Amino acid sequence: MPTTHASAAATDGHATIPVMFLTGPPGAGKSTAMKAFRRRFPGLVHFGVRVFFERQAELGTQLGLRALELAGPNRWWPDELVIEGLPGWIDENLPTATCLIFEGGYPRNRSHAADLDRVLAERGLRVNRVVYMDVPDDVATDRVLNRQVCVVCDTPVAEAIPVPGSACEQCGRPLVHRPDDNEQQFRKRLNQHRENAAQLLAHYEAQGVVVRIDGTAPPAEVAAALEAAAPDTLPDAPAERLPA
Ligand SMILES: Nc1ncnc2c1ncn2[C@@H]1O[C@H](COP(=O)(O)OP(=O)(O)O)[C@@H](O)[C@H]1O
Repeated sequence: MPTTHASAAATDGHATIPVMFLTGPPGAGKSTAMKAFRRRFPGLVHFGVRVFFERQAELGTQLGLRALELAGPNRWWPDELVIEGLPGWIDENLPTATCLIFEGGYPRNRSHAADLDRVLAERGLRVNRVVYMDVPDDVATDRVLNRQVCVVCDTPVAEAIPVPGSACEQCGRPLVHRPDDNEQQFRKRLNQHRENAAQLLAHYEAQGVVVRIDGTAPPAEVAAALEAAAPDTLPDAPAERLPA
């Protein structure tokens, strides 16, 4: 199994940290498992496309304003815009993060992986672990058609049918059924995912960093499997609390 070195110095002087991403079909339970994972490792910093652009828009940055203009009907952004924002996001978080984790829309295919590898390599970093969380198509479909998520931070609600008037447990914003979580669009997303994932995984399997986990288990078991699949050196304290 490959090793990572959370405190080793990279070539340009900053600390090198583990980088991982969590991927799998929509509805596999990635966001749900991420919630538990982030509680367990508070120093890790998470890149999700929707949350990233929502934040940029709230901050009123040039990128955020363009993202508002370019957002598709289901809040899908062009790849070029993601690549434009990614280096700044990494540089902003690198000084204090103990791990960078990508989950939620990026990277989805072989071309994204090449871009991500390049941006990381420029900073003395590489992808140390890819966790692929899989469920059969019927399980994914059933989950997604019943899913409720926060309108801003995308946090899913554990109960398929939330109490009327209830709000997001993370940020207090309203809950919605995503417009693209309907049967027809979901089938398209799922087929596209299966096609893209084969190439994405082949790319990282060649580097020996892929671990597969079963998303059909109860949430606590899935969370434990994700933790077990993480790089060995993932520190569970934020960088500023670690000894120098
Ligand atoms: N292990 C699990 N068992 C049963 N239901 C789950 C599990 N994980 C997630 N769910 C539910 O399935 C739906 C999809 O989960 P989500 O985490 O949003 O998937 P993804 O982020 O992979 O698209 C949500 O309604 C969530 O509450």
